[in-house]
Amino acid sequence: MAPVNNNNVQINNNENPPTKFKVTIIGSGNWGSVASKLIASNTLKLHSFHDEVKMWVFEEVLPSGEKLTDVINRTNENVKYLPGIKLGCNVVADPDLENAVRDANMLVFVTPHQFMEGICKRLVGKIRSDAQAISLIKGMEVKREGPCMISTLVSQQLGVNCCVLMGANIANEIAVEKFSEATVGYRENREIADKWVQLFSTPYFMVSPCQDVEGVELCGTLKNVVAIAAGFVDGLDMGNNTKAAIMRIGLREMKAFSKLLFSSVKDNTFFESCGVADLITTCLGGRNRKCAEAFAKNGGKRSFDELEAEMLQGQKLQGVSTAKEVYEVLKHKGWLEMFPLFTTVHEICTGRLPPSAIVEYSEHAPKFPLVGGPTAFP
Ligand SMILES: NC(=O)c1ccc[n+]([C@@H]2O[C@H](COP(=O)([O-])OP(=O)(O)OC[C@H]3O[C@@H](n4cnc5c(N)ncnc54)[C@H](O)[C@@H]3O)[C@@H](O)[C@H]2O)c1
Ligand SMILES: O=P(O)(O)OC[C@H](O)CO
Repeated sequence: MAPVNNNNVQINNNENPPTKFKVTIIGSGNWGSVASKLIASNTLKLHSFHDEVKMWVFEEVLPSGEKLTDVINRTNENVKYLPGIKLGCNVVADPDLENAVRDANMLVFVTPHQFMEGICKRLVGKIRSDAQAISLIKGMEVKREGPCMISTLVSQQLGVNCCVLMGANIANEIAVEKFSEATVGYRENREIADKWVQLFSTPYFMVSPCQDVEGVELCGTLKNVVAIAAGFVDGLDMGNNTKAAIMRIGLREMKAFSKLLFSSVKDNTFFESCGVADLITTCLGGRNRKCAEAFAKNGGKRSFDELEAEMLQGQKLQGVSTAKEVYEVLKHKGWLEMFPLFTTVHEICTGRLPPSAIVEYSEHAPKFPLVGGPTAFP
């Protein structure tokens, strides 16, 4: 049996002391590929990091019959999830999860959130005891005990410290080096947060630390539910004022929900890139918005699964499952009526309400209408 570390978690015992930081990226979707590009450009420049960056790829066979990993390593491009962008010659794609993490002491998690529980299970006992982690994943798990943020899942299952990086970060825009900002959320260790900031920062990607890991992660997670609501409004041609109202109410619910779950969450976090800026970009140009627009245009007759498969070609939505997860928490805590927007989004996604309910009073939905409803929160 593998040895355990101080957190009673199994660790990889085949370790030599590292001389430099070694980075592995777990995930190779749209954002995962852009993260690889950002990181790979920096490890070549920064002497404290190994040049080579490993990227774990969930293997798939392309229509050409070739394996995605082989194509990435031959062309230096993720032809499926980020076509047309060179990742950096020092990025090495690896379909073997264990092998990809074996020597790394900096682990970057960036997969759709629904796969993380399985990935963590596979990694128990396989990572270095001195590893640090960061999650770029916008989502959460709901367990019997209550909600579990992805950074907590990583920390608990793997016994490592886990920061988060969230922000107004539509991957395709960063891929072509358009300026944007991001927030690194950390718990206590500022030195480690600074290391992550250094690893991700480029002249076109400005990263700031924020000592509020739960606040930062909840912003990134909850904005996807508001993005679905914004998409419904677009699909119904309701205009900019309605969308602005949805964003305002959504932000209010994001803040209230976060603070009810974690009293440590800070107001100022909502003014960082991970907060209001991500909410804006996602409600204007994100994939959740786009699929929700199509859902509303079709009167809710085509499912999100169908629309996702057709419109995103393998990329994954986070907002629909997050709305379900948030709903489960609200129901369990008896908070449904305090969160009319979050509640209604889930009820529309599951076909219990029509898309137009996003701005209508309903007997099935909360007791007060969404728009113009009383301010329920402090
Ligand atoms: N794309 C963006 O613009 C963006 C920006 C910021 C944050 N994010 C967040 O980053 C996270 C990852 O998003 P993304 O855009 O990189 O991914 P994506 O939406 O492109 O998802 C596809 C990825 O999931 C993988 N996958 C499919 N089935 C799998 C399985 N069973 N197990 C493991 N992996 C599987 C695919 O191989 C592919 O790599 C999400 O939480 C997302 O919200 C995305
Ligand atoms: O395309 P979305 O809706 O998954 O959003 C992407 C990013 O989270 C925006 O910051």
